[in-house]
Amino acid sequence: MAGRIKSLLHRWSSRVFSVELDGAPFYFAIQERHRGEEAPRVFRKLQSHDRCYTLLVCSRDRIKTARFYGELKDKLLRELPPECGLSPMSSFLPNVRDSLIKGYFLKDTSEGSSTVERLLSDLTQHEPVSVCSYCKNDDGQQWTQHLWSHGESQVMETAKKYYVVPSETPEYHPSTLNMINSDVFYSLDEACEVLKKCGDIIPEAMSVLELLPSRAEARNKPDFPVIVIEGLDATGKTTLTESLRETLGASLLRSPPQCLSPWRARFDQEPPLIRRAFYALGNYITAEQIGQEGKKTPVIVDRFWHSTAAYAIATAVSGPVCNLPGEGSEVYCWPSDLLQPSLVVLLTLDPEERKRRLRNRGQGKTNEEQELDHNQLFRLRVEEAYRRISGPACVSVDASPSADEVLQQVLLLIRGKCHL
Ligand SMILES: Nc1ncnc2c1ncn2[C@@H]1O[C@H](COP(=O)(O)OP(=O)(O)O)[C@@H](O)[C@H]1O
Ligand SMILES: Nc1ccn([C@@H]2O[C@H](COP(=O)(O)OP(=O)(O)O)[C@@H](O)[C@H]2O)c(=O)n1
Repeated sequence: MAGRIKSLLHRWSSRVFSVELDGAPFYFAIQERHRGEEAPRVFRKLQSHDRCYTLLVCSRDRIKTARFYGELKDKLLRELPPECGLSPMSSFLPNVRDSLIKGYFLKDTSEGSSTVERLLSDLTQHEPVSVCSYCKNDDGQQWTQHLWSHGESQVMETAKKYYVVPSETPEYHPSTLNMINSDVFYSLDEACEVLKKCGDIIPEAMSVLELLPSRAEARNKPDFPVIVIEGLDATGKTTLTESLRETLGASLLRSPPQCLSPWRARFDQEPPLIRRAFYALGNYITAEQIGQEGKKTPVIVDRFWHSTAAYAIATAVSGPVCNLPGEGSEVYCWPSDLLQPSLVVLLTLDPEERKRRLRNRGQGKTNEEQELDHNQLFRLRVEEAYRRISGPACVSVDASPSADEVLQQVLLLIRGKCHL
């Protein structure tokens, strides 16, 4: 464990650290010699008696890392004195894929440091956490970083100290570096691998794997058109998909499929790596059902891979739309082993009208759906991610007219594209 952390962090001075304070990221790096640069903004805001720490979570086992990252936050919030402020942070090699390590930035303004230091030293010894402490130099301008390492029985600060300096905003938002096969999965095998590895800690994972199609079945090409309806919650997907089923005499399916319902709440509690693998597998199960139904009738699908990928991408990245991976990025490419629909329609709706429909419907929502209401940047990121996905890309339809007008509009699209 300690070896892994050391090898990942060995290039300390090439790494950039990002601390998220009040929704804005601050970047800093470290260097061995003091070259007269002033402290980065995240430190300039602090008093000289404030103590700061970075905690980076990393182990060889990525399932363990993902789960422990969430557990660590709960533990810190529970055990730290109330004067401590906790913010998400990360460390990465700029523009290097899979180099991101996530953690927390801790600001301690409490009177005595002993509680915090005891807690952190305990973490360093027993958990996959690497701790650095930061202090202000005597000149009152510079901050230095000390990496904690554990000796025989107690945690020591290593002799080497590094100076903290500002760093430029990287070209790629750090959260995009580890997105492929951690937030978004591009093959059945990659998603299966995550659930297989969870089998001993989440027994439900094995039940999900048992429902998976064999590869040959998943590749069955349907004879009839397959039309996917996408959109945020309450944009009218259920209303439209049911009308389409009646009008076209089609089969109606959804992703995640009905057979996964007993386990959905269980996987919704898990960290993104596991939760997204679960939803990814749901698409492959739905694809198999599409293959079966599509031999007999046209198939309408309520949410599919666009939803899985768009929510995953928009959650992994924070801040404005410009933090998303750029248009044309491989992140938006359809998985090569997943059935491609004939048409994907994205229902779009003015946020106020969507809220009105949500209120009228008055049902429970997933945490992510509640987030859509509270966080308008998140909503914008989901919508933009939907639009950037390609192979097939979605066709946007304004869902604000009456249900019948929306139906007619979508029927026109289907007839134009699918010769129905
Ligand atoms: N075109 C429409 N105009 C007005 N209200 C609509 C329209 N389509 C759906 N609704 C209403 O809005 C609410 C959300 O629609 P629903 O089909 O459940 O959305 P979704 O499945 O996308 O969450 C429902 O109460 C529904 O009756
Ligand atoms: N194919 C799908 C469908 C949903 N989801 C996830 O499920 C949530 C929305 O599903 P939902 O069932 O509440 O949405 P509605 O269809 O009820 O509007 C989103 O937060 C997505 O993260 C997914 O990842 N992939």
